[in-house]
Amino acid sequence: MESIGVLMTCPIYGYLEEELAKRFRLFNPSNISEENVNSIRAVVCNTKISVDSVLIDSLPKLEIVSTFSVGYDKIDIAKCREKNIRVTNTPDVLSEDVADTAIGLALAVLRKICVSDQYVRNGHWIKSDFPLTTKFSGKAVGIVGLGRIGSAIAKRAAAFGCPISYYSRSEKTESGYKYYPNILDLASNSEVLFVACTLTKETYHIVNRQVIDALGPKGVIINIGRGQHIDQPELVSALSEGRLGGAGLDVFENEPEVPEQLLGLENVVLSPHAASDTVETCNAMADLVLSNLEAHFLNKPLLTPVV
Ligand SMILES: O=CC(=O)O
Repeated sequence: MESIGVLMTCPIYGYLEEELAKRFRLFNPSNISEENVNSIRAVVCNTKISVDSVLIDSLPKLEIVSTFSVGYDKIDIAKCREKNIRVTNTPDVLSEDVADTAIGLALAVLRKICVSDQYVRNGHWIKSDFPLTTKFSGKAVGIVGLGRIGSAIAKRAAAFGCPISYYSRSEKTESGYKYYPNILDLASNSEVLFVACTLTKETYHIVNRQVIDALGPKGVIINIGRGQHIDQPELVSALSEGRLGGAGLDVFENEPEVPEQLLGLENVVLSPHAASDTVETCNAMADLVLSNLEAHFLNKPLLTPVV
């Protein structure tokens, strides 16, 4: 396979890059030339750089796009289908870490873990006790999207004694959780709302002002999906004005930019789109990318095909 060209759209993960370089001719956007563009048969990407129609059309021999992520919203899937280009992602291996992060963010927001850490470090504890915080156990949890990650969040929240409800395109009766066919009803009946659905045209800004108002001043939003799931200016004003109780955010509309107003808010916990970034999970994701590429070039079935 050493003669097969693979383009990595940006630096992704050291181990993945080393293993790709052992197996393929590895390119990055700055070292592709007119002579070698025809050797590129695969693109490896992540959630940072789009694999759009311009990039796809510039690689005439492209056969497969393999993303180091479960989400594939940065890939022009319609274009890939049209050109018969296969697409793979990295589901399952990251669900536990993302769900752990979601619960961690909920605890951090409600129990003010980051603020209390600063309180101790800055010497305030010597002068007075830290103010009371809010309990997570037993809170009514709403989950937007009961897929692999949403289900892993539900399982964890259930262990905290939280009643679980969810909104998704279709009811999943086997889950045993309460289904709301409408996100507004879910938000009205939830105290902590976890956003865990796939980003599509239908779920863009699925959390809008009405949903935020339905959660109300004691409600908390946790987003481990995509920044574009939430109308960010509405979220920022609701948090600043006290119309929403708090938020734990791993993702933002225009990463890595984070709205200035959020930086000063104690009811917000911020994380740099890192929910699946553990060594164990990144190694498993890298192995899945490699196995999908190898399967494709050996004419074997793909392990985790999207297209
Ligand atoms: O955001 C991360 C992913 O899609 O894996």
